[in-house]
Amino acid sequence: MARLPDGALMQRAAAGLAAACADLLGRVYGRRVVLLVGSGDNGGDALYAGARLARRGAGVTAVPLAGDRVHCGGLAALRRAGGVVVHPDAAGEAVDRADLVVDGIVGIGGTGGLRAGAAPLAERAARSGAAVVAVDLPSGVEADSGEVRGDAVRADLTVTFGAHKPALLIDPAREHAGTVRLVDIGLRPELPAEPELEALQHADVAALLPAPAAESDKYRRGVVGIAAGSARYPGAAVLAVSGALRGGAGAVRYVGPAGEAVLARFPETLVSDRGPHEAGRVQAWVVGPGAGDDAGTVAEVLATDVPVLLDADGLRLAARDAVRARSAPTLMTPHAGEAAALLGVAREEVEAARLSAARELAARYGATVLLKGSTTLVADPGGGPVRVNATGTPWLATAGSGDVLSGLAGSLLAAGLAPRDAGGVAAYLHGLAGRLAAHGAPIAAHDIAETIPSAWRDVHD
Ligand SMILES: NC(=O)C1=CN([C@@H]2O[C@H](COP(=O)(O)OP(=O)(O)OC[C@H]3O[C@@H](n4cnc5c(N)ncnc54)[C@H](O)[C@@H]3O)[C@@H](O)[C@H]2O)[C@@H](O)CC1
Ligand SMILES: Nc1ncnc2c1ncn2[C@@H]1O[C@H](COP(=O)(O)OP(=O)(O)O)[C@@H](O)[C@H]1O
Ligand SMILES: [K+]
Repeated sequence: MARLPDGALMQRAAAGLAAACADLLGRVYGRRVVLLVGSGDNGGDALYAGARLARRGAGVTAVPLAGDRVHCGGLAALRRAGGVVVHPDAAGEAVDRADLVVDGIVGIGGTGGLRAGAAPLAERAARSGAAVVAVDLPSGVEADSGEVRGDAVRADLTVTFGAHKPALLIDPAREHAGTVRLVDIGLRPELPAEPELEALQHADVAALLPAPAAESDKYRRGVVGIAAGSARYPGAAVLAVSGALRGGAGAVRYVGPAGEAVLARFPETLVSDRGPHEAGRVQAWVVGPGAGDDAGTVAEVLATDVPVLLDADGLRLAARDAVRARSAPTLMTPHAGEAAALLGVAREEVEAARLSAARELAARYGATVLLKGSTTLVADPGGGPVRVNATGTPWLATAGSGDVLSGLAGSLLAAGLAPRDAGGVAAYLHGLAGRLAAHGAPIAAHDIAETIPSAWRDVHD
């Protein structure tokens, strides 16, 4: 801001915001627009955008929520364009009749939930038929963490400026943002080289996916070992193997009590009835899905010198010191409940603060942590950007889905991907496969596994 003429960035932001509102409205002339305006620059953006819409014939009403504390230049511009200003107490009807409500209450300067004066109008906007467009962020969410500590606006569209904020990518805040549209206001040269968060895109995943070369054989492609399943849960073993077979490793070894069930479904599996040490060489282990109380196998796997993926019962059975002492990397894949148990907090706490939970767990265990759920995050123990997966869908929330994911990620580890990449790519493919398989209808875990090849091809398109 210091480097540019006064207000230049705000004008760029307002122009992008007005254009997005116009797109949403289809026709601007004659439409009714209400601006909820807070005390800071977020309100300024809304007012300047409102002025642009008013000049194109919209009826624009501004509702300043912080009394006299309002962006003066923006207010003057709106008035010059024919916009009107209404006290919050008298704004209810305008909100009810609006085609569009613009949330300019707070942006990156906000803390805590909506204040008492703003919450009822935000609520009314949600109940009216109006489209709600949030400026930069839905007001009331924590910009840097995705936490929601009180009332927050629910938007249909969020027009954000310069860069995505963590709140637009991580639940529970992400749910409030609706569709997110990024407006480039020329901040890129000023942004830090290393972001807080990274979301892989198709091209990134395509570049990371292993592919066999002419001289490849099954061993050179990597062998993944699966130590999973129990007499009670043989299905977890079958599902982990189903994910592993589609993850790029050249072979899948299975050790555990579910060998018959695995072979019945997947005859290509190399089944061993001995423990991990005698099963033959692997380049990565997956241990834990449906494993019951077999702590001995978990300890044996952790003592190897290859990458290990710890999931489900394996997370509970693994000694923290054994994980910390490993010479090869470890990838842990808890859902919120498992992460909460390891951190000694309530599940709700993890769900409310996913980013800090993933980072904290990674630091405590000296392991890469893939935290599953509505937003999947992958955090490395040494810090650095956290990967956030953008392909997920709630249809993935089906029993056994996590077993498929652990097999898939283990296979990618065996193929040579670093834990962060294996986790990020696995979550990406798993989410995409879930979407392709579901197509708006319920799916079972094996549908996800069977659709991984389609997701893989889709990424290369
Ligand atoms: N920094 C930049 O480079 C740019 C910022 N712009 C806009 O400016 C915004 C940031 O502006 P500000 O720093 O003025 O901050 P905000 O407009 O987000 O909030 C400012 C004030 O709101 C009050 N406040 C805090 N929490 C509140 C709550 N929960 N309820 C009600 N009031 C609360 C406080 O008094 C605070 O000082 C961005 O989100 C974006 O919309 C854009 O104009 C483009 C350029
Ligand atoms: N609401 C949701 N939105 C998107 N993905 C979800 C949601 N809930 C669960 N998932 C995904 O579904 C999978 C469930 O795994 P998990 O909880 O281990 O179940 P299970 O133990 O039955 O296999 C994970 O990949 C998780 O990220
Ligand atoms: K806002």
